[in-house]
Amino acid sequence: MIELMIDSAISLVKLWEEKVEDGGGIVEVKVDDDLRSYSADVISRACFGSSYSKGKEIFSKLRALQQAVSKPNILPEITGLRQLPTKRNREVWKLSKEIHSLILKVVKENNNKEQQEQDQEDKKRCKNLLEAILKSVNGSHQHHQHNHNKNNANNNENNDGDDADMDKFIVDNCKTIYFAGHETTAVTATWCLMLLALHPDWQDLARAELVRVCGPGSVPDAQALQKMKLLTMIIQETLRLYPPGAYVTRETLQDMKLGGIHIPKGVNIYVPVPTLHHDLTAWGPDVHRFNPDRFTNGVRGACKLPHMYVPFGAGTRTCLGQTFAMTELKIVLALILNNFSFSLSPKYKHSPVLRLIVQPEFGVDLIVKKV
Ligand code: HEM
Repeated sequence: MIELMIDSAISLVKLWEEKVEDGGGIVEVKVDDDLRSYSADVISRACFGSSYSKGKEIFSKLRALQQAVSKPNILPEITGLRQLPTKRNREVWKLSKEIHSLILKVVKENNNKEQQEQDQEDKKRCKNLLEAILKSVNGSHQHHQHNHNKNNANNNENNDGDDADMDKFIVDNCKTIYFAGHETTAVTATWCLMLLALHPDWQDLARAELVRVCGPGSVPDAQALQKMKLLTMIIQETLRLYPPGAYVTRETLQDMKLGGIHIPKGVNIYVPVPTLHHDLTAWGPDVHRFNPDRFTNGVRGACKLPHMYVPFGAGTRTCLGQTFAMTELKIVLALILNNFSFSLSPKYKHSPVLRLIVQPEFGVDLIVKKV
């Protein structure tokens, strides 16, 4: 996985090098879309392996779907009629249908024997997430089919229903990975660069650490990534100030008491993550300042109540992609720091906004030059 992340980060570095050269040595870059392309590239390769170019098409449609569903939708909200064929709803339905058939097309190709043989070598090297999903579906499908055939030999109607359920399972899992893993990582990298641009002292410290750990101009390997303590602290502090997931949600499965309050079964509880991360009593008087040093001794050293730091959630449903995301972030930041220095453009307007995740409303513009 590290190799594919490095390949994707090198493409981004090459793109910025071209931009800097075209700009005569210094250039203004709106970093958001480039970082989205990076994380789409990484997750597409990780998810779809050799079919990753089709994966990118799927993910770009999923992004359009995310934008469509986060537009205000006042009339249906007021009337309760969410199935009205409004312009927005029609767009959402059209995109959902397209995404569904694109994912199933890739799945069919993955299941195609000839293709499988052709890709054998590829797959030996790098198992992809889609294969893992398919394997679990095929396993449960065969099991289900076996029981179904035993009970009901000639019932095709139910069989079609099973297939539709399996298709839905696959499509839903691909969507989950995208929504959970693509934007969150890209937006964290964007916030990180914004904060490093504002704090050139930390930029220098992180760059010096890179040279110390990997040698000048070298690409980090797995061991080097583990040794990058300052970079880890910078990412931790970024996730404290701008946690992309604004809420961790839980549903009560039975009547319960929480902090003396009676909560009936079936209630959705929204835990506001930024509120926990900006609590003065837990974090101290510099709570609103960017100070990666607070994480020198880990989360326990940074916060009086460590369980109040939850950028990746908590408990049994904690983020599955946490290590994947941290690795992906370290790689792209290391390669950018190794190659460029950057400051914040006067164009930048600070406006964090919640659009499913907490992101910079007008993007992040940086002035970039080669180091
Ligand atoms: C900086 C990047 C990321 C952040 C901030 C983040 C944050 C979160 C949060 C807050 C949750 C909810 C946890 C809970 O309810 O306790 C979550 C769940 C999840 N995340 Fe991430 N995530 C990130 C990257 C990723 C990546 C890269 C992947 C996949 C490759 C991923 C896959 C998932 C999945 C599958 C879940 C659902 C887990 C479950 O319900 O059992 N995430 N993430």
